[in-house]
Amino acid sequence: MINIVLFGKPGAGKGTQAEFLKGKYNLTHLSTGDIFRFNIKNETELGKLAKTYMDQGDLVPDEVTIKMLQSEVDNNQDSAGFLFDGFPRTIAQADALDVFLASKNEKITATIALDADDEILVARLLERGKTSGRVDDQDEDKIRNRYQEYNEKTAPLMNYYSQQHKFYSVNGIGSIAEITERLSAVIEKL
Ligand SMILES: Nc1ncnc2c1ncn2[C@@H]1O[C@H](COP(=O)(O)OP(=O)(O)O)[C@@H](O)[C@H]1O
Repeated sequence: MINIVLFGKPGAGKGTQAEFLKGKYNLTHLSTGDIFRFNIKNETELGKLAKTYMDQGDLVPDEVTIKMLQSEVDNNQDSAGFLFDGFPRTIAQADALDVFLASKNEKITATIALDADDEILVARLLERGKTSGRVDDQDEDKIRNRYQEYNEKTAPLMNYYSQQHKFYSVNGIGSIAEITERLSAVIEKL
């Protein structure tokens, strides 16, 4: 099994690249952001709870997110591997994921970051906000808050996975196809 964490700041292109990689490597794509948005759309209890955090650009509490992710993995028992997109986003989530995968005799194979400059990404998100309907993409203060959440809570994961010798990074600026190639080059050497 191959389990990859796609890592990067909001707007770095994780979801876009995951769409290509999942077909190419036969992986199950699990995007916590997409799962939360699906629940919000369907007005589930989980969706109502997540919305209060997401609309402000805050992270949803670890407890809630970890439980949800575990049940998604369990619902895809026959998968050849997972592409985690937007998870883990905190050290507590990364620890929980390691323990959970170990309980299934599995582990994270690699974490690959899409690297890009904040100012380019903020502009991208504001552009996406015009068409995506995402509340958290439409207001620059909320976008900045997501970067602050990223810097405080998610950035430490680079060190976490580097210490496990599992951290790779590719340049996230370029055409979609170029970036898929860069990611594929890392995956094929694993
Ligand atoms: N692993 C997670 N832990 C906590 N909150 C999360 C997680 N994944 C997604 N969310 C919530 O969903 C929002 C949108 O996530 P996502 O779609 O991955 O967007 P982006 O990375 O572009 O900000 C986040 O700002 C956060 O509120």
